[in-house]
Amino acid sequence: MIFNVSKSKLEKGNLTKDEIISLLNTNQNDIIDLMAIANSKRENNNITYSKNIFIPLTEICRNYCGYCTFRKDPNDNNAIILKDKTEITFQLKNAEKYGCKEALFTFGEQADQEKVVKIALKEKGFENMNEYIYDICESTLKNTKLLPHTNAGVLSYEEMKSLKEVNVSMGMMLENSSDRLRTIEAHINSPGKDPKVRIDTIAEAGRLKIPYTTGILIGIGETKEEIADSLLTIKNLNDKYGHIQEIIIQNFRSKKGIPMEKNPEPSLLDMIRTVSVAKLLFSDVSIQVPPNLNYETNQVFLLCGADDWGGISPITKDYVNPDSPWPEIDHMRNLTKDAGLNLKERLPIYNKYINETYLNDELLHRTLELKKSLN
Ligand SMILES: O=c1nc2n(C[C@H](O)[C@H](O)[C@H](O)CO)c3cc(O)ccc3cc-2c(=O)[nH]1
Ligand SMILES: C[C@H]1O[C@@H](n2cnc3c(N)ncnc32)[C@H](O)[C@@H]1O
Ligand code: MET
Ligand code: SF4
Repeated sequence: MIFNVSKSKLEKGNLTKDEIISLLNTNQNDIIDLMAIANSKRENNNITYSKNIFIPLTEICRNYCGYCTFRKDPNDNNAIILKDKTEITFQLKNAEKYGCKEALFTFGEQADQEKVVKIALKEKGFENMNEYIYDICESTLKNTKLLPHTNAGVLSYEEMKSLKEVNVSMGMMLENSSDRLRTIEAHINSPGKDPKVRIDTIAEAGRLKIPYTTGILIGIGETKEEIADSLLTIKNLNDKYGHIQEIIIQNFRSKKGIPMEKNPEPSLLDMIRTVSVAKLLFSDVSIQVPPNLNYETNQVFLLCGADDWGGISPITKDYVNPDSPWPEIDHMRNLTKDAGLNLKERLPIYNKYINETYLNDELLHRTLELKKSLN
């Protein structure tokens, strides 16, 4: 027995909510054991990353998350209302020269509810944001070898159905499954962060057989119980649909001027506990910890079962966390090697989804071709 949970149960990973909560509360006596068991769950010695370019299509958003600096006001003269296709194509071609394989489109949610965006879309001949996203992804495929991954927040079944044709995978952070966070700073002004709405989006992506990236944001006022619920929510979705390719355990980073400026960032031990528990629950799904948000400490997560560094961009910043530059890929290679593991580049779609069930003929062909160029 470790932390009141039998060792064989820990190894099997079918943990109850109470057991998860107790693991999320482990202290000095047990935390090293927890890490060791989680670490033993890794399927192999490869730690993956995706070489990407991050392109924010719009900074306008219908939500006001208490932790966000990405979102801009529609009256802000510096806001990106709608990034122009010519500029995007130029950036994508440059990304190709740098060896990027993933075009990551991450941006504000349902921006076309705002008049300025509607007008900008109309000027370019589009009825709504989804048509524009589709056009940009299609043009990415036409003009480059890069593979699109769209993270647009909440989308409808019909919207995802059309985007599936031009994306090899999609994603959206669940953030947390607690309704209570809609009553506090984190999500009080964010209808799109209603957990029901997010869970529906992830489920619809499952029905559509879209390889999917999701995750939780730690340190936004949630309790241990709410973290346990969130991980189990993702587990239920994956048990039902099998489309979750990776789970991001992202730590809140405080920034000047946000409503949550004074909120404490999660401690290193809290991150260690959460990453370890996530790996125990999901032995066959990658656990990603973004290395730029833990610049000094990211190596520790390799010791508790993390197996992916996520997107690392050699050319663009992390627009969501602009003060946290990406580490150099060589630096991550050295840190990974130092832990006895190998850094390996991957595509934005994980290997087990590269087949006819998840990709149309064109995307499958493109993915297999690009895969040949990975070392
Ligand atoms: O650079 C970032 N990439 C983010 N990514 C991309 C991620 O790091 C990887 O590039 C992809 O997961 C590759 O498959 C996300 C992808 C999602 O589907 C959902 C959420 C995120 C969040 C971030 C993020 O905050 N910063
Ligand atoms: C793209 C993802 O970035 C995360 N995100 C948004 N703001 C912050 C922050 N201050 N710190 C860390 N992560 C953040 C959210 O989880 C969002 O879904
Ligand atoms: N706005 C989306 C969301 O929060 C995309 C990431 S944040 C720029 O889900
Ligand atoms: S985190 Fe995403 S949904 Fe929330 S305000 Fe920022 S851009 Fe909008």
